[in-house]
Amino acid sequence: MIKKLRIDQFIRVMRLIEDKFFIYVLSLFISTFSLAMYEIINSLINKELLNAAVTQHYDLVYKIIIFAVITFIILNVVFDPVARYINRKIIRKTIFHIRVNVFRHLMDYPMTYFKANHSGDLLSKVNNDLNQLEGAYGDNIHRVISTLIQGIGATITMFLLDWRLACMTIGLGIISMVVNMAYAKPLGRISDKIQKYTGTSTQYFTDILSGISIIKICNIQKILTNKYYEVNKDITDEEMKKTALNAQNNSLNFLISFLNIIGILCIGVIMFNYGLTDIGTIMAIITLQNSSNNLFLRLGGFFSSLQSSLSGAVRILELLDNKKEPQMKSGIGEPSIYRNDIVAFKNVSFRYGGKNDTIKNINIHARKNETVALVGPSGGGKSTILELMLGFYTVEYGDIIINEKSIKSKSMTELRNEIAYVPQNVHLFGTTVEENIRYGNLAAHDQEVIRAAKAANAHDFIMALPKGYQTIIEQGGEGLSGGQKQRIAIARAFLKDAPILLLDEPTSSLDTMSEGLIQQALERLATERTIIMNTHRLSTIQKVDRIYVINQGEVVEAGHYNELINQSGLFNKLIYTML
Ligand SMILES: Nc1ncnc2c1ncn2[C@@H]1O[C@H](COP(=O)(O)OP(=O)(O)OP(=O)(O)O)[C@@H](O)[C@H]1O
Repeated sequence: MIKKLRIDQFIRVMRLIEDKFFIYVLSLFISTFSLAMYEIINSLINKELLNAAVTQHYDLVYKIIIFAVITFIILNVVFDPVARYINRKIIRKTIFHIRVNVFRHLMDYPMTYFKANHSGDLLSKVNNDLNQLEGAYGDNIHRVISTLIQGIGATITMFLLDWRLACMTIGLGIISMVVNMAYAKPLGRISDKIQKYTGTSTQYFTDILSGISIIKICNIQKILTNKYYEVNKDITDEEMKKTALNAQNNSLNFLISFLNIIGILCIGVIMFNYGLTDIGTIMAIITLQNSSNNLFLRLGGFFSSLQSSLSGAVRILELLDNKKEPQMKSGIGEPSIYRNDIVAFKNVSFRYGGKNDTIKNINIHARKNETVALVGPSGGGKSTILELMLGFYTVEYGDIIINEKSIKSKSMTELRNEIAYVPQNVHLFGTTVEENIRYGNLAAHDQEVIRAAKAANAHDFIMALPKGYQTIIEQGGEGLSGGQKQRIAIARAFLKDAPILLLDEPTSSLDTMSEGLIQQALERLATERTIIMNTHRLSTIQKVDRIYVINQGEVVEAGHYNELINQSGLFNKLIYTML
């Protein structure tokens, strides 16, 4: 839906041009003023030439033509192109800065935003809206201002030439404005629908790109193609309705414009016969009537297309306005220093926004260099517990202790410097293997990167890649196996060398050999770190210091493997489902 742009938002959009604003406005004015003057000069030359031809008096004509040619060269050959170039340059630089600014802002957004917003929508926001914004700063605003200046200039000149013919032109202009207004509303509604359907179409496309393997496996190509067909058919249907309405509107405008010219000619000739005007004035008014009419005919349309392109700007402003990730440090837990506990959940409850708590009054702890496992049925809340530690969500009830201090007393940077995280679905960036590992510690030397890769059992397969550590990984890690991706992520965690390591199903869906390599790497990591892991692997669980069984957001059992196996609780039932 196209949002109306408020004046304060318009001012903010313009202020995004920052210190170049004055030059931007000046260049816009010079360019539009040159256009307006071109038409006025043209009409006045027509008038003088025709009258001179009729009266055979050429004395003044030469002077007027010389003056007109010099003015034309100064305005339209020198000023206008230079002004346009400067204007474009400012727009390009502004868009460049906004693009980078939006990207920077997005990085600081809370996780809740990314979970709630479809990536396709975000993509469309950033790309379409910036393109629209560029159009708004450039062509759209240029059209509105040049139509205004040309229209006002032409109307004043017409009145100075002959007020009666000018009144007739303006009368017809007002009629065409009424006609255009009747079409504006349905056209606006159709444009809103087209924009909405286009968003849905982009979303389907992004879904297809990111989930192509699932689509193939589930054999749902046909269903998705049909959906894509339907939404694109809707776009085409609406486009056709828009074309039909525009065609009707345009033909009415042509008719009114034609009647205007015929009217000026007929009335002008009658006036000429009575000696009330001259031929040159009639022709000058015919030359100017188009610009004057545009004031009524096109200004509204140009203004609404400026408004709709600025609706992209509103969304960009929303992106720049959206709340950044809360930086904790609320002070609530400031003085609390918890000795011995590297990680501790103290009566923590959390909900994602619904009515029920996802995590219910949980107490978990891990001491220095302990390894703790979270096990339990799917959807119990294990990943949520890890994400709370990472500060992806704010803890409202209870407190989490990380490295002996409350999470609420730490900034996000401080908190995340203390934690290394290997997620269930490893993401690798579209850059070299080396850089992917180095993201764990940007200051690390090459030798440290290699050492981390060796410790993660990744060095050998990296060396077998076409360019070793300098091999560019396809975005998302396509072209590498699940185990290879996992080992690069573990190398990254090694390099980070944080005191706490969080692992979300580190060996899920791996073959025994890959699992063995990863287990070895993790055991190396465990020697000097506190590890909290979500896992379903029996072999892993048997070795950890403590197990927490999480069910429906609660800790239902806790203890060492040997203790839990001898109880007849949930763990005992789960053990049969573990590998
Ligand atoms: N972003 C979210 N918004 C709303 N609810 C969520 C969100 N993420 C998870 N949940 C819900 O919270 C509950 C716990 O999910 P969580 O992923 O923590 O479970 P889990 O024990 O890690 O499951 P699994 O073993 O299957 O990974 C589930 O009911 C899930 O639907």
